[in-house]
Amino acid sequence: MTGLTKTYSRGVVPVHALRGVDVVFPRGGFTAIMGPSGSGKSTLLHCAAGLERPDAGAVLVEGRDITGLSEKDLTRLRARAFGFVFQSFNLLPVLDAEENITLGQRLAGLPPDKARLAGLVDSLGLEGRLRHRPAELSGGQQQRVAVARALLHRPSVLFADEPTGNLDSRSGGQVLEALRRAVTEHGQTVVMVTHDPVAAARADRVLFLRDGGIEDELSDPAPDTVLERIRRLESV
Ligand SMILES: Nc1ncnc2c1ncn2[C@@H]1O[C@H](COP(=O)(O)OP(=O)(O)OP(=O)(O)O)[C@@H](O)[C@H]1O
Repeated sequence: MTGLTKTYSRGVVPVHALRGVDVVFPRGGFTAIMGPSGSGKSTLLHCAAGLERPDAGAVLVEGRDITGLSEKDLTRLRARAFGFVFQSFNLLPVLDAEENITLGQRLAGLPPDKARLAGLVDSLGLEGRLRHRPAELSGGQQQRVAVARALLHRPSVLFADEPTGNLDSRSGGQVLEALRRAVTEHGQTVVMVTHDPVAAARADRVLFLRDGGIEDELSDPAPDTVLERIRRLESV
């Protein structure tokens, strides 16, 4: 992404959510985005994922700038190439776990990929849970269903917005393990917004945002180093 700018007008006061951000999310890499509340993390993620349009700048996906695409083409790109995991699971309550995981595939009129489903269910530890509806699952199980749903169509990029925000540390660890495996075993690209230094430390690289700009960057992060950087950022 180059020169990414996004300004919201809230009443008469403009809010500069992104101020000319240049960033690359390497293919097959796991990048965490951290920063104080309001620093622009979600806006950056949404612009990268084609959920929001920047005011200026380019978002290149597979060599093509997606900022000029029509809504229809953007929707098609998101459905084909991207997967999404949000803090609040976003599962449909009347569908069971398997129906939630395969809904996108069925809506797209694609044949069921039973081997792929079985592999995901196995690697995410969801055996025996497929006939349960979301209300009958723990938070961690619901989020693992959401991860399976996001990965079923083998997206090249998985975007996660605070995927462990509502989970205890054990459930969060299982979700992070699934994201890590998507990168290490399947060469997928993961971009994750998080407030949690332990979660960020599972990434290859952490970007630190402040006031709509990238302030700092850390490679091969460890939880202590991430915590120290975020404290430094918040104290400035
Ligand atoms: N739709 C909107 N309309 C107006 N202002 C917005 C809108 N979306 C975001 N903003 C503002 O833009 C700035 C950046 O918001 P953003 O949600 O990207 O921050 P964030 O770092 O993800 O914050 P948090 O950690 O609290 O989720 C904030 O000041 C926010 O209030």
